Amino acid sequence: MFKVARLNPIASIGTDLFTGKYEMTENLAEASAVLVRSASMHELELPDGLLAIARAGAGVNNIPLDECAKKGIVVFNAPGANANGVKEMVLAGMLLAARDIYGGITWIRENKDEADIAKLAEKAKKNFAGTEIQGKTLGVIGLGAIGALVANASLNLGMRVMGYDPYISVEGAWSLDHHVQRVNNLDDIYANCDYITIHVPAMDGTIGMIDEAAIAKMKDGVVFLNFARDLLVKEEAMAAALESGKVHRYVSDFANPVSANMKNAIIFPHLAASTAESEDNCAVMAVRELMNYLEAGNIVNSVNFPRTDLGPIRGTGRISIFHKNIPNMIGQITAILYENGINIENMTDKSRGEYAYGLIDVDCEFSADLADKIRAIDGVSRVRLIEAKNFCKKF
Ligand SMILES: NC(=O)c1ccc[n+]([C@@H]2O[C@H](COP(=O)([O-])OP(=O)(O)OC[C@H]3O[C@@H](n4cnc5c(N)ncnc54)[C@H](O)[C@@H]3O)[C@@H](O)[C@H]2O)c1
Ligand SMILES: O=C(O)CC[C@@H](O)C(=O)O
Repeated sequence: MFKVARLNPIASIGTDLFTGKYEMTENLAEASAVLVRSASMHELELPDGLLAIARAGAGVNNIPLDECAKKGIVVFNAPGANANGVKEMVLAGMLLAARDIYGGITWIRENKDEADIAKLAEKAKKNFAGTEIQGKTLGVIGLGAIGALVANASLNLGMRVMGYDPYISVEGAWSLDHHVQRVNNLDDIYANCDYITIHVPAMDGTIGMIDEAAIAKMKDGVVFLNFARDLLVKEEAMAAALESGKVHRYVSDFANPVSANMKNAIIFPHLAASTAESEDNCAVMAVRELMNYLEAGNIVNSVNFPRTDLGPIRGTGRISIFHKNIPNMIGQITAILYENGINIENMTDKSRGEYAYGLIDVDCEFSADLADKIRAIDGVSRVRLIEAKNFCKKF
C-alpha cells in the first residue's frame, strides 16, 4: 500500500487514477509519495519513507531539490501540462496592458445608475483608449513549453517576435515557428521590444535577472510581463521604473506587498494555470508519473534524477537502486547478484551530477536480504525490490 499526501488541492481526474494499492493521507510523516502544487516544502521535514514528490505544475522552486536528490527522493513535474493556460493569460495580459480595458469596465460599474450612461460613455471612452498589439515587437525570454506557445500565438496576432533561450531543447526548437527571430544576446530583446515576457524557471542565474541595469536597457514605455516567478524581477527597481514611466505596465501573476502596491501594474492572484484544463492535465500527468515510479521504478519527467525507463517489468521482479555517481558501483551491484545466483534480464543505469539511478530486471525470486546486501555497498543510498507479481503494470 502506498500512502499519498496531497499538500494542495489536486484535480480528482488525476487522483481517481490511483488504484486500491493507494491511500490518501493527511499525515506527511507516513507518506510514500506527495502531490503538490505551489505549497512550499522547504520548511517541511521529509520523512525517511518518502519515495517521490510530484509537482502538478511546471515550477519546482517550492521543493528542496538537492535535499531530495541526496535522500533518493525523486521529484517530478508536469512539463507543458499547463502551458496553454498560461499562454492564453499572457495574451490577455498584453491586451490589458495595451488598452485600459479594466478602467473602462470600472467606469461603467461606477456610472451604472446614470440614466444617460450611453451618452456619457461615448465621452468617457477617450480616457481608456490605447494601442493595438499588431505590428509591435514582442521579446520572449525562455522558449520552453510556455515561451514557444506565446511566441507562435503572438506571430499569429500580427506581432514581430524575438526569442532568447541559450538552453533551448531540441523539442522546443522544433515547436517554434521559424518566423520567430532567435537572438543570442538579451540586450537585443531589451533594445528592440515593445513587450517583453519572461518564461524561465526561478533558479540560480535567473533570480533577480530583471534588475535596474536590465530595465535601463529596455525601450521607454515598454510593457513587461511576468508569468514565471516574482523572484526573477527586482521588484523595487520595477516599481521605480513604473513611477518614472520608463516601464508603461508591469503585468505579473504574483501578488506580494511590493507588486500589489505598484503604480500602473496589473497583478493577478497566480491565476495563469488555474483553468479546468490545465489543472486536469497537471493532475493526470503527476499521478501517472508517481504510479509509474512507485509500481515499476521508472523515472519519467523528473527534475532531480535522469530519465530512467525500462518500461513494464520483465522477469520476476525489478531492483531499483540509488547510488553515488562514482566508479565501480555497477560492478559491485552485479557482483552481489552473481554471488546470489541471480540472472539479469535487463538493466539500465543513468547518472546526473553526483547521483545515479539504476534498474535491474531479474528472472528469479529475490532473497529477503538482497536489498540489505546491496544497501551495504558504500555509496548506495536507497534500494527497492519490486516484485512483478505485485506490480507489473504497463504505463
Ligand atoms: N503563472 C503560472 O501559473 C505558471 C504556470 C506554469 C509555469 N510557470 C513558470 O514558468 C516557468 C516556465 O514554464 P515552462 O513550462 O515554459 O518551462 P520549460 O521548462 O518548458 O521552459 C523553460 C525554458 O527556459 C529556458 N531557460 C532557462 N534558463 C534560461 C535563461 N537564463 N535565459 C533564457 N532562457 C532560459 C530553458 O531552456 C527552457 O527552454 C516555470 O518554471 C514556472 O516557474 C508559471
Ligand atoms: O499550481 C498552480 O496553480 C500554479 C502552477 C504554476 O506556478 C507552475 O509553475 O506550474
